[in-house]
Amino acid sequence: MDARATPLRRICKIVITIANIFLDPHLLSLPIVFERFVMGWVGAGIAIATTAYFFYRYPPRSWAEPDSSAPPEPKPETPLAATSDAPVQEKQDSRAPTPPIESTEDTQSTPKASASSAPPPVLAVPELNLESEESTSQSATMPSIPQPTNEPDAQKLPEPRRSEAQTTLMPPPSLAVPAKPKQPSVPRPTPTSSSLMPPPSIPRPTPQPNRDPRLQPPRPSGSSLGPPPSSAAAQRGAAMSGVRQVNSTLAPTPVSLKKASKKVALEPGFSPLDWAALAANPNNQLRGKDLPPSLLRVTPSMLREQHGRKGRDAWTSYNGKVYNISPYVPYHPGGKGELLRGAGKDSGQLFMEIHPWVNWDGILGECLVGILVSENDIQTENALDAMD
Ligand code: HEM
Repeated sequence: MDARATPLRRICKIVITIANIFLDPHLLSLPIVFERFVMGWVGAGIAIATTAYFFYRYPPRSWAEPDSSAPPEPKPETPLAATSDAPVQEKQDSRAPTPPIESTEDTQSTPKASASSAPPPVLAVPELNLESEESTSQSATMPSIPQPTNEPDAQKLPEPRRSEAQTTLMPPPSLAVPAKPKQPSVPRPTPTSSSLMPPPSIPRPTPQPNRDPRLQPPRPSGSSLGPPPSSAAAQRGAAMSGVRQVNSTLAPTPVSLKKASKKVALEPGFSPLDWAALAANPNNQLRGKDLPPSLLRVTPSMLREQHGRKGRDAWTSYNGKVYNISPYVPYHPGGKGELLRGAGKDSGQLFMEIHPWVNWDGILGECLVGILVSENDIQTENALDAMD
């Protein structure tokens, strides 16, 4: 009776309180009071409902299990259903072990734990295919982490399981292999996965063999690596007019810049040796016929009359001396026409332009006619002769 009276008293008190609230003369604003009343009870109801739901989802029976001596290592073994033991299966039945798995994972690697400790609702969304690597690595490496447990069995079991996981459950080290999504998370390299699966090598630029300067083709002209031009080559190049200067040593160097030879084919018996033999005989009268044995005084006007035409010998002057070149015409290597260009006048300039190395006096010594004198010298001589 006393136990039943207590609730009735409470109900009566509540009713009286509500009545007082509504009938309170000080509370003139009834809507405000009603609103406070309703909101207060609504809040209390929500709190009660939340508490009840919490106890329903996580009954006190499950609270005592983590405190037991059962090691947390078998919890990550839940995905490995084939190799899990009996206690592991018991924990796999309950939903509570899921959070502890994440907690143990936090102790492994800080970067992976931050992302893998996603709330349970997120775990149910399979979206990505690449997290298989992470999930398998977690399941395979979780047991290898030393746990603060005193049970020796718990430390012995993870080693063979890890090997099994590596041999049987580890996918090939390829990110493109699709796997069953268990924990959708951003795939990223973890310390354990990096040790088991080497990351793909980063493509690096391979050295190009052509970049080797030793294999490069020779540089163009003017390269500093080439041998310096010799002084002789420099002098030759300076002396040669009209030659294109080439710095490359591989280019053919011009030996000489002789013009096209203008030599002519001499008739048989008119070789230089034949001329030497002819000149050696003083009886040949190479100076000309009907000339006195002494040297003549030849004036320019006299020289001009010996032009080599109309039956006259060709005379030419050189260094103040006059020579009869008519006997030498068939022996001249440059031909008749070239030699007769100097007939009747001084040939010194032409001779020096073409072949300054030729010994004029040595060839035409027997052809010497006289000396070149001016016209005044002849007049003076004639005047002196008249006085005598
Ligand atoms: C107007 C005067 C003369 C002219 C225009 C003339 C012109 C030439 C020419 C064009 C050649 C050919 C050069 C060559 O292509 O190799 C030549 C060669 C020659 N001339 Fe004359 N010449 C003249 C006077 C003389 C005289 C007076 C002598 C003799 C003292 C002489 C002796 C020679 C000799 C020996 C060669 C051959 C040179 C050699 O083998 O390289 N020339 N001459």
